[in-house]
Order: sequence, then structure tokens, then C-alpha cells
Amino acid sequence: MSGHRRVKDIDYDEDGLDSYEEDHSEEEGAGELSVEDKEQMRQNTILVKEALGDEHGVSEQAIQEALWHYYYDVAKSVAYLKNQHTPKQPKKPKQESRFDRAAAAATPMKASSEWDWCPEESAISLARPLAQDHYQYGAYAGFATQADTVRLTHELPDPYPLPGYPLPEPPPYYFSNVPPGALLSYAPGITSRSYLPDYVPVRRTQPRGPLLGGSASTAKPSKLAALAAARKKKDAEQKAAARTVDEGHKSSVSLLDRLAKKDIGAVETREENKSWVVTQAASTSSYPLRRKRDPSPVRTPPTSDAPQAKQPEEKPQEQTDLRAMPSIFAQTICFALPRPSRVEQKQSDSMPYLSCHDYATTTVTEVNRTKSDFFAGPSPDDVVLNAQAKASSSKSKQAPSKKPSGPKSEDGTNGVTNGVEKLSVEDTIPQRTRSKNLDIPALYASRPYKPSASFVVIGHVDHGKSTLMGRLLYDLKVVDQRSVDKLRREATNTGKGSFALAWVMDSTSEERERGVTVDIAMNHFETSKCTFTILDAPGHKDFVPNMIAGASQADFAVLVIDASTNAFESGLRGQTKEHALLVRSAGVRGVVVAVNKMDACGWNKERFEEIRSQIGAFLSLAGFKEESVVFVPCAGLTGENVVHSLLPCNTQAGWWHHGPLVSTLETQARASGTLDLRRPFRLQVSDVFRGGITNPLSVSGKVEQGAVQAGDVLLAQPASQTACVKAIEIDNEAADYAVAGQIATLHLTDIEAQHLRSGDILCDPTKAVKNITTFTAKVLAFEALLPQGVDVHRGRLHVPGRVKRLLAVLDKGTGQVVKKQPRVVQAGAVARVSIEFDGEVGIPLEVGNRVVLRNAGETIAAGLIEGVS
Ligand SMILES: Nc1nc2c(ncn2[C@@H]2O[C@H](COP(=O)(O)OP(=O)(O)OP(=O)(O)O)[C@@H](O)[C@H]2O)c(=O)[nH]1
Repeated sequence: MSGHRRVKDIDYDEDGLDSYEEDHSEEEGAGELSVEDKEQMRQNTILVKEALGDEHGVSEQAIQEALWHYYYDVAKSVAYLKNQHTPKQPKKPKQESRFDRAAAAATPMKASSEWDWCPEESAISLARPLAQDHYQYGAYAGFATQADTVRLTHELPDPYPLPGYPLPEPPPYYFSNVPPGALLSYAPGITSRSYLPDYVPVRRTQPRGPLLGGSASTAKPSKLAALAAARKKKDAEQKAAARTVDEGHKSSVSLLDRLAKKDIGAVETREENKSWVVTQAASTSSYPLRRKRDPSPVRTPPTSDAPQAKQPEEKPQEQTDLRAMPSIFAQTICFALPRPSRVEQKQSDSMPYLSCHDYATTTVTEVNRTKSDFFAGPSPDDVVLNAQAKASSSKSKQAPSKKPSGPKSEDGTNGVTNGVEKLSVEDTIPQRTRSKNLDIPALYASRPYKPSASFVVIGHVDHGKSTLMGRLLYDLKVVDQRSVDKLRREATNTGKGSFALAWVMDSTSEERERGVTVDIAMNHFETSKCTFTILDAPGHKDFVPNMIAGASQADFAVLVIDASTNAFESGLRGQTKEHALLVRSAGVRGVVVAVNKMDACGWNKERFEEIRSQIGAFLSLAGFKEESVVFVPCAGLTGENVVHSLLPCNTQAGWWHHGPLVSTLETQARASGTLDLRRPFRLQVSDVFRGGITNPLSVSGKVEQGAVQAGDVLLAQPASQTACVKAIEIDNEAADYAVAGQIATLHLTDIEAQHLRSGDILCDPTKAVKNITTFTAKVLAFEALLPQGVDVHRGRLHVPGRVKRLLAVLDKGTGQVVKKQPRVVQAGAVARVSIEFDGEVGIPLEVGNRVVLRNAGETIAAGLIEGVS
């Protein structure tokens, strides 16, 4: 029985956390079998013998060694022993798939001896899942070839005997012809620990096949073949053309790709002053885009050395009009000198320094002559700082006055101070926003009631998540016809016509080129009853960390399942179950299962029922309550039963009498639960935006608990820096406050950008989250758990650490300690473990947070933090 199936009756809720005794005193003898181990060994040996039968003739010692090796896992031991002791049968060559044919057409290759370097054991253990997942790992990523598949298929051992047996990682050679940098950019989830060491010894003698993007299930074979055959040639041509034809256009597209907003047209007029919103002049599309996420600034110690304004340098030779325009500071310094009319005209209305002298025409002699005058009085900085000090001292004594109190000149005749005098403090220094001291819980309770919810869209790669969400937005008129037509044209031109709707969500050029979602795409829409935030998660296993980040912000999940032949089954072996477990681990309680691509199976009721019974059983084992799981058949591509009910003319679907997907979403949103707004404020930063003029630093994320309003001072952890909330936006609209459950954008002041990264916490400074270095957690093990290195994930946060100690195995039902200090925690067991972070910097986590533990690209456990230190 796999780890996935042993999730029964596990409740991740905080309830019952206090009920466990803790006793770490008992140490077991190391190196010898304990009494329990011996008993377990004896019982499992009998089970293995029974499973093997007599004809295998495997010795008891071999059985016990296998059991020891697999930590008493009977199924794995049996599989191993069978593989070891069964003579290999020559297998029938697998029938070539469309992908194989396309790849062969593109790059004719014979099976080489590339496989021979790989140890036989690895070959056998990797062969089957790789062949099954050839598309996912290989052709999909563009690194594997037909030769790989053919060879792997010939080498296949007996089918994996274990249901839900976890897929191993792709072998290193799948990436062997990729430079390490490119490997990381293709697969950010792959750590150097998991792949890069193996990269070095791999040698390939022949070039790999080209990238075959697109969907196996929907692309036409002829197109694929043609695409593959022309790929190499086109790649070279396109790259050269893209580089030379329009550099400017390219950069604007790539910037555009990374931005998020609902309506480009609206932003073009409203957001001229936000540098993170790039307006693509040529584009008139209004499909939603993604905001640019700040590339996590490197945290550096704060420095007081502000960049200095450039001082005029002595240049013996004559300056001409060709010199660059002076800085505003230089113009301020030199404004007493005569000003040429050319500059007056140019700067007439826009510049605050109307009488400013054009420094470009000032000679060194002039500068020297007037230098003593310039520095006779206080510097502009001094004046401003003095005024600021005065303003703050007067503010503390008297009520704030609306009239700006500008700095008084100390020397009315001095040009510099006169110039600065014209500035008010408000013009120069961003005013700290004053809190309106709103009673947020009362306001929230009395607001016009329209529930809002965010949902994460999960499921195996290519099951149609992005297309379904694109269709939802299109049918709800969030995206207009013109934009979709444009996307259709673009998608068709690149041979990916069927992805047009998916491109509504997948907006980056990388995602469009590869035909897969890479990061969470966020979008908003509204129905007459609710407002929603979509978090479209990537389905590919390399991007599971991004999926976890989406799950942590969601109120419920939409699990998309491809109903077409074999796709559902391959999803079960892939990410369908893993995603479902992860969202449950992240605290999500409700799931809408969208049984998608029903058009591809002719709206077959039996197929729908089969999927409902299998997935329903799994979700209940994973801890979802039956009433929190709803199934809806739909087809994102055709739009049937997504927003509009099924047409009566669709006779095949006459058996479905319930509403479309959107009405199910509304029901789930209403059931999403109540909010406790009076708890201390917490927001995990999901994205950081910087560079805007009016809002130089903004962050977005889900308010996990409590509430925030403009003027509040927050503490950023782990940097331990305070910041002031200047303004708040929710769903791209200005808001007075944000409350738990809402995904908000906070515009911040009084903090440097390097103190904020995605994954950080903004919290109430009076009840702050502490930075910790170790914690204990109650976890459910998806794989056997040992003291080992792990990546600790919580939303956008992921930090390397290690399982320091296995403290106890717990009873799943009661939570009582079953065994103290176990040597290993079996897959499916619940355990209390102690985890330590690798670095010296503390990590902002607290009791009650949900964490996911991953190792080498696999999720190995998930659970709740019970204690921190
Ligand atoms: N026949 C049919 N094909 C569909 C349907 N929905 C999506 N597809 C096709 O399935 C392929 C993959 O769709 P995507 O929306 O990119 O899948 P995805 O799950 O978002 O993929 P990732 O985000 O990369 O995991 C595309 O070629 C779609 O046209 C559907 O309802 N019917």
C-alpha cells in the first residue's frame, strides 16, 4: 500500500495538538535490532515469503536484507526481490507513439550505447516510469529523444506492482546536453543536489531531438511531425530574426509578460507613473496579465550611504551644447547664473526650477567664481532635514495642520536656500500616512455582503487547467473577443492553436513557448453573487513549489482531471494525487473536481462515474469531508458546462441535470468559512513590486489573519524592519483596509526594498512572528522519513533544513505516542519530528503554520508546527 493511501482519518486541524505527551528521554540501542524491530522483521518476512511464493527460492537472509533496506516495506521488498530473481523476458517492442514518430522524423537517430553507462539497477527502476512519462520528462522538456523511449521500452521490467508507487526522478542524462544554467532555467524546482552532480559524467555522442511543445492529446500528428522536422531550422531563423528585427518590441513584450493587471487600457491611463506596469503601446488587448514579481533582492545590510549627486568636475576644454543636461541638483546649485533661452523653452512648464541655469553651458571659471556663494548657506539636504525635524517636533505638540509648513530660509538673499524654500516638506519627503483608525471588524460586518474567495486550480500537467480558466474568464466577459482572437492568431502562427485560451492565463513567453504553466497566474472575476481570485497553478512536477505557493493562498481548490482515454490514469500516477494531498496539507478543506475534456470522451456518463468513484475515494482518504467535495463534468475547450449550462442539443450530456462549474464555485465560496479579524495581523509576501514613482515599493499576498489599514506600521520578518502602509489595493481597486482571507497589495513606505523578499512575513509589530532556527512538527509521511536533509516549504517560503530527530510515531486516530525515537518513520505514518534550518538567519515561522517537507524534488511529508525555538 502506498503512502498516498495511508492518509486515512488524518486531520490536520489544530485540534488535538495539545493531546500528545512528549518524552524524548528514552534512547534505543543503536546498531542492534530492538525487540519491536525483531518482531516486525519476523512478521514481514512471513508476508514477503507468502507474496513471493515457493518457486522463487529466495533465501530468508535475502528477504531480511531487502526488508531492512526498504525499512520493512513489504511491497517494495517483494518488488525488489522479484526483479532480482526473475529472469528477464524479452519484451515486445512498444508501438511507436505519435511523439516517437515526430521525434524520429525530426532527428533520425538509432539507439546508441548511451544507456550502457547507467547501472542496471537504476536503468530498471527508472525505465518504466520514464517510458510512461516520456512526454512529461523528455520530449516535453525537449531533452529526450525517440531513442531514449525506444530503448527504455525494450528494457522495461515487470510492471510496477504497487499502486501509487512514486515516480522516481528523471535520470540525469535527460539533461545531459543542457548547460547547467539552462537546466536550472528549464527546471527551477530541480536542485543542484538532485541533478547537477550527475550532470558532469554524462556524455552523449549524438545530438538530442528538438523541443516538441504542445499537448499530446490534442495536437495533430501531421502538425507535430512538421513542427519537429522544421524545428531546428526555424529555431535558428527565429532567434536571429527576433534578435535583430525589433529589440525594443522584444523587451517590452518580455516585460509585459511579467506584469499583472486586469485591463491594459485602464492601466495605460491610470498607471502612467507606475514603472512596474509597462504599457505595450501596440497592444490593445485587455486580457489579464501577471504582475511583475521582483527578482528577490539580495538582502544587504542597510547602509546610510545614499548615492551622491555628481559634483561638477574641472574640465579644461570648452564645453559645448552637446553635453548632457545637468541633474536637477546641479541646476539648483547653478541657478543664479544667467540661463540660456534654449533651456528655458525646453523646461518651461515641467521643471520646478524655472530660473535654473543650464549647467551645460557653465564654464569652470564661472563655477569657481560662484562656488563660494553656493555654499555660503546650509545645503539643500540640511535645510530639508532641519525642516523635517521642526515639522515632526511641532507635529508631536499640536494637532496636524492641513497647511504645509515649508522650511524657512536662513538667508533670504542666497540663491540656493531661496530655491529650496520654494519647496514644501510635503513635496520632498513622503509624508507618513496617518491611520484613519477604522474599526475594521465593525465595517467589515456592515459592508454590503458579497462573499469573496480565492481558489487554486490544480491537477496533472496538460489536463486543461489554464484553458478552463481562460474559458471561464472569456465567457464571463472578463476577457474580450478581440483579445482572444489575437491570442488565437498568435497561437496558430506558432503551431499551438489549441492553447489560445490557455494563453489568457499563461502570459509569459516561456510558458507560451513551452506550452506549460510555470508559475502561479493570478486573475480576478466577479459573478452576480461572489467575487473570485483565480490562482492557476502549474501542473508539471518540476514546479510543485510554485503550486504549493498557490495552495497556501487559496480558500478552496479546483482539481482539474482530464477525462479522455488514459489521461486520467496517467494523471493518477503523476501529480493529481500529489496536488490533492498538498492542498489538504496547506489547510484547504473544499474541492471542486472539474472532470474536464468531456468532449473528448463523448460525454460518457460511465467515464464520469468511474472518475468520481476513484477520485472521491482518494480524497476522502486524504482527509477531505465528503460534503466538501463536488464533481462537475465540463469541457474548457468548447465551453460546455463551464459558465453556461449544457445546451439541450447536446444529447450525449442529457444525464447531467446540475448547474455549470461557475455555480458550483459560488456555492463553495459561500461555504469558505468565517474570518477572525481580531487576531494579530499576518501576511506572507507573495510578490514584491518596486520602481513605481508614486508607489516605489509594494508587496502582495494573502492576509492570513487579522486586518490592516493605511497608516498601520508593520514589522517585516526576518529582516526585523518596520514599514508603514501607505495605501492598499484589493483586486486592483483602492481599499481602506484588507482583512483575513483577502489577497491584497500593500504600498509601503519607510523601508528599503532589500528588506523584503517573497516568502517574508509582514506582521503586527506588537505581536510579531519570531525568527526561529528549529521547530517540532506533527507530520504525515508520504515517503519513509529518516534524519535527512529537507526543503521546508510554506507558501512562497522555502528554506533548506534537515530532519534532526524523529521524536515519536503517533497513532493516527488518537494522536497518542505509539513509539518513541523511531529509527525510521514509515510512509503513511504520522510522526512528530524536530527540524533545524541550515543557515544562521532565523526563519519567520510560528506554531500552527503548515509546512511541506520536500527532498530531491519529491514531497516527503507535510504537517503542522507544534513548537518553535
Ligand atoms: N479536447 C479538449 N482539449 C482540451 C480541453 N481543455 C484543454 N484542452 C487541451 O489540453 C491541452 C493542455 O491545456 P492546458 O490548459 O495548457 O493544460 P494545463 O493543465 O493548464 O497545463 P499546465 O498548466 O502546463 O499544467 C491544450 O492543447 C488544450 O487545448 C477540453 O475541454 N477538451
